Amino acid sequence: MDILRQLKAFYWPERKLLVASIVFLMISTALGLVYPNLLSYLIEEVIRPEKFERVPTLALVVVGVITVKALNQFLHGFFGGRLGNKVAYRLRNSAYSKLQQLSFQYYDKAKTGDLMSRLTADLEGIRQFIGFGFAQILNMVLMVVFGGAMMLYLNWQLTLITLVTIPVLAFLALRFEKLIHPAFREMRQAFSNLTTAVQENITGVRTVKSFAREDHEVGKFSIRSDAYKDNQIGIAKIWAKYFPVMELVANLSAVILFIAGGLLVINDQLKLGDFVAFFSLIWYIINPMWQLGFHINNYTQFKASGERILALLNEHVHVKNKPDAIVLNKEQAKGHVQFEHVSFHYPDKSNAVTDINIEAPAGSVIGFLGPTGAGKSTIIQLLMRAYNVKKGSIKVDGVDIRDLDVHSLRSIIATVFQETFLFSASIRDNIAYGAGNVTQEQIEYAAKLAQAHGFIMESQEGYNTLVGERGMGLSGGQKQRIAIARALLINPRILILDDATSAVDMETEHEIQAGFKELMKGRTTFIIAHRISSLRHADEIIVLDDGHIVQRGKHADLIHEAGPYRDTYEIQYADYLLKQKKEKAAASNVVHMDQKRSSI
Ligand SMILES: Nc1ncnc2c1ncn2[C@@H]1O[C@H](COP(=O)(O)OP(=O)(O)OP(=O)(O)O)[C@@H](O)[C@H]1O
Repeated sequence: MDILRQLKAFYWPERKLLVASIVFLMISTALGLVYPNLLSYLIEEVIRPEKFERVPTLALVVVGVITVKALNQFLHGFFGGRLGNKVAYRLRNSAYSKLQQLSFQYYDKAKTGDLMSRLTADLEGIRQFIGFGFAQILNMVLMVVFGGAMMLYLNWQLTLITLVTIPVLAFLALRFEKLIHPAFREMRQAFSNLTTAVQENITGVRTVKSFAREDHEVGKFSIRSDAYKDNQIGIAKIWAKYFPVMELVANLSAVILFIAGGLLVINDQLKLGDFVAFFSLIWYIINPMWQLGFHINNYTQFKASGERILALLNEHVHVKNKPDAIVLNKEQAKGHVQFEHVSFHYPDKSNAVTDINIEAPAGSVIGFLGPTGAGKSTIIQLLMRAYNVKKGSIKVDGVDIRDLDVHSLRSIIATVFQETFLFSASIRDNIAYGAGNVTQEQIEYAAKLAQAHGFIMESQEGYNTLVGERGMGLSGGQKQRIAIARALLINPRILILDDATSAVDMETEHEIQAGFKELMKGRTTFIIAHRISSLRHADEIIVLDDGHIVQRGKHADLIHEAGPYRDTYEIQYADYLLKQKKEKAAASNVVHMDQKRSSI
């Protein structure tokens, strides 16, 4: 019931449909009660007094009742169906919106397959129950109440004797529910584990094949598939154990009625017509009881699904706006960035960055260099408020980013990530993704600056070329260039390039950078790169190691300072330095010879 209460916001707006569905079901159930009475009438008023001329009228009444009952059943189905689908629609949209709000921290641990199964199988469980299951349980109660009342009216002693097995049935039904609920919860989990395995396998199919790990993957899937199968078998076992027993106990009522009612008729204490009516009415009690297991099953499935959907809907959003959050105006924002004593650690980990201080005036270029895991990406993720800073503060145009509207902050930042994600859409749509309404000229301009126009035009469909899922069909460098064009198109105040040119060759990188120079004008740019060539023009280069700033300054100064920057420079420019050394030596040789000659 708690789940129903928590889901109220989703079905309450559709209460008219809910009421209509229940009312039509009630009418249909009530009409069902006419049959036993017609039977009793047929025996007592038609057959016994041999007034057979009443048969056609009676038959017409039966046809009439059946028609009205069928109509009511149709209306119940119609409104129930609409109700279930509307509720599922609301839930699906809310769950999807929630997925958009959830922060990076949630996605660090989330499993795609699990989320998919919540949005599909679990929603289906809820749709079925809200649309039909709930009304059917209510109908079950109504059948018992209506049928029981009529039986009590006809003969209360016989009713009590007949229904003596009902407490046993109720006891069995409750035990059944106790066992089946956890089994269903496990089954849902097992199912989502299964979908996760399928999803991960399809996503990583290239890695699987290149390492020839197909058998391993099949094994991994088999374990999960086995768990799901065992779970289903477990459920079937509980079902097989309890269902026949419940059916047996339910049918015992009919046996008792047969004996007790028969004796009463023989002793003239009960009219034959009422005895026959009783036989029909008893199913008003037995049927719901014997279906109790099915309805409990339905309800427990709904409960398990509801719990999983509600868990998603109630998931904590780590990064959200303060009530009085300041909205940054994209046109007026300058892009002045300050990091003041910023320290941060991921959950259950030691510090990823410690005491970071950066002053990036609007329009400046800041470069980051450092070994893998040094904290470069963390710094820029903190700037876009992917995570909340735990210690210190980050300011944009003098305002702490925790006081800014998250959406407006991110709208002035464009990031080209290390791993490029392209949607399965046309190249044009991928480039225009962050920008909304843009012209073809603007798209082409951005693509030209990102050195993407050339290869795009080489493909048959040009900008209309469809890109496969995650950008399949394009090389790593081509994907990066599309991502760069996408970032440039939104005309950001702050541009972040996280190893954005790692997949392109040196020559293309050089050309892209020539384009960047033009574009960096007036924007604050953060460049993370492993190549000195990408950083050498930065206003300040920050060298990180293990989350700490170990060196900072301009390229020209850093190469004269002993430290990791010069070490990296010497490795990357070894050929160039060697050549320079040789040239120097040759030059000094020439000077030496000249001096010798002049002294002679
Ligand atoms: N989402 C995350 N959850 C937990 N720990 C993380 C997460 N992202 C990074 N880390 C950890 O934080 C530290 C800094 O990682 P970060 O990605 O910032 O390094 P990086 O310098 O960008 O490395 P690379 O050059 O390989 O991209 C590492 O120890 C890493 O394991």
